[in-house]
Amino acid sequence: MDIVYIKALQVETVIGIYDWEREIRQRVVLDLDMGTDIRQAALTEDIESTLNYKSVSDRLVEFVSASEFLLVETMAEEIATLVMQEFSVPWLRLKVGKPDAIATAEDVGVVIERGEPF
Ligand SMILES: Nc1nc2c(c(=O)[nH]1)N=C([C@H](O)[C@@H](O)CO)CN2
Repeated sequence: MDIVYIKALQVETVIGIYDWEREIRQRVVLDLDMGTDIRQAALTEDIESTLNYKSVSDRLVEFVSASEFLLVETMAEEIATLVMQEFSVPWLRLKVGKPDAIATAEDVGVVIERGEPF
């Protein structure tokens, strides 16, 4: 299995469980590994033969910036479902970080894996 990845995609969104968090926009940072097979694209150099990380990034920015989740867990699950369904990704690993949430921590968040590696 090969991986197409997106690292440190930053998006501003409404997220959090506290009242003050519902009134501001905060930065979330996404790391996404997507299972795929790159061999056909490597042979043909045809972008249509591979998973286009620009298309996925654009869609994630659109989705996350319009969302208003309470928990990073919910955001992670919804992103995973979107990527697997809309981009036919059979397996992924996703980190959703909220680096500005805890003043004394560099980052907090969740990492999930969904689907089957092949
Ligand atoms: N496991 C989680 N813990 C916490 C979350 C979360 O989404 N998942 N969220 C918060 C608050 O919104 C926090 O980010 C603000 O300080 C606390 N714990």
